[in-house]
Amino acid sequence: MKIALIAHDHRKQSLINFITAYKPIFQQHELFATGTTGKRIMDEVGLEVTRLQSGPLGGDQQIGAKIAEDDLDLVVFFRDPLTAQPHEPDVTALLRLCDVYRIPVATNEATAEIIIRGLNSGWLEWRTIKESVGIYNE
Ligand SMILES: O=C(CO)COP(=O)(O)O
Repeated sequence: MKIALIAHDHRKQSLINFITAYKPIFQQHELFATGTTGKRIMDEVGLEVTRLQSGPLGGDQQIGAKIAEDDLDLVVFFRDPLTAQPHEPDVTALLRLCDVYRIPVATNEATAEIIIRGLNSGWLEWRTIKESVGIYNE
């Protein structure tokens, strides 16, 4: 599976801790991340990550583009709900595209834990059945 990993500054250490805890699972998958998050994952967890731009410089939009191209299966985005972001519209757009394309998205540890354990148990295999993954069009 292709997994995007993103965290705002005040949530980065929590994401690093989370990925470290589940490293044996994450290392079985193809990882993508926004710039600063990706550097920390590589340096501090030792996982290989394809780094995109930093969030404020367009990284969230690049992740969104991958979703629109059906090139991403899961998003773990530890958002900071207490700090205004200069690129808030990009954050909103990314989360919106997750809903448009029915991409599982975790914005905190509680949800991420369930999704990553589910991923490891094969609960996301439906994503590989392309016919079931259509866009939101009701
Ligand atoms: O701002 C971000 C997500 O909106 C994350 O970007 P960085 O990983 O470059 O800090």
